[in-house]
Amino acid sequence: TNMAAGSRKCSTTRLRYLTQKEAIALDEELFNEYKFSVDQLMELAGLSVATAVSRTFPVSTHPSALIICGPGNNGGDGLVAARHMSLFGYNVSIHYPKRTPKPLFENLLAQCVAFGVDIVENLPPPQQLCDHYQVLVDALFGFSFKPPVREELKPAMTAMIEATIPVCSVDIPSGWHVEKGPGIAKALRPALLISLSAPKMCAQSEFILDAKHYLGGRFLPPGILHKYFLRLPPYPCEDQVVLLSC
Ligand SMILES: NC(=O)C1=CN([C@@H]2O[C@H](COP(=O)(O)OP(=O)(O)OC[C@H]3O[C@@H](n4cnc5c(N)ncnc54)[C@H](OP(=O)(O)O)[C@@H]3O)[C@@H](O)[C@H]2O)[C@H](O)CC1
Ligand SMILES: [K+]
Repeated sequence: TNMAAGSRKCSTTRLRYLTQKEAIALDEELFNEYKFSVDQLMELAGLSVATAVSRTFPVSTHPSALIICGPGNNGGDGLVAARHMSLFGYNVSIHYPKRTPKPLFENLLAQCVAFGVDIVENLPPPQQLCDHYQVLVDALFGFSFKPPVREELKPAMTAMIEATIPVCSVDIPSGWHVEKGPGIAKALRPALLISLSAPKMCAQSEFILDAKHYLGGRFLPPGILHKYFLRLPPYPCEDQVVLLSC
């Protein structure tokens, strides 16, 4: 039987972690060589995020979720996750301070609205935010982030850092250097990280040693696994996520 698949044992030591350059190159290859569309991959990425969040912070104990969405594809993953979490029964709100005027993002937002997702224009103060929600999803920045956070998105970043409810980071803990991890003393400390397609170097940081770490984005073709020497654990059965560490 496949022991690794269902096992909750930590298996991070044998993983290979991607640099920022590799993550960007791998992404481009999926679109250019393997003919995926961004919509396809984003849907699977967002579904993985919703699945990992729901396994770690179930709707029964964490009924209200706030998803912070950034301007890039990481934010798009957040919009997709919002729709799926709403289908899973969560009361979902999104904060989307810098909207991208592209059909993909406009459509994802329209779908969120149609599914009853609440749009929060102005974030409440930390105490009020933590009284109202039980879990936060960080979809502000992904693997294209270059520190430091620019002024316009600092309020969203600060709200997540100051929150006392658990934060679930999509692909990269926002504000972290993709390779070096948390550069600043008061950095985000997520309780859950969902690495998409393959973990990036910052996922080795001691800052998240006690966090749950899932791998999601089950869409890599064998050619990519081979080319990037990825030794990813097998996904159990038809699952969209696999636990890397607990
Ligand atoms: N292959 C996969 O696994 C897939 C992953 N997906 C997800 O996509 C993100 C990467 O998305 P990308 O659009 O390349 O970039 P980001 O979402 O990380 O962010 C880019 C936007 O953020 C702005 N930015 C960058 N640095 C800063 C900063 N210091 N302060 C403020 N804003 C910043 C940037 O603005 P620019 O003006 O610099 O362009 C962008 O607007 C990956 O992590 C996954 O989550 C896909 O969904 C599917 C394939
Ligand atoms: K993120």
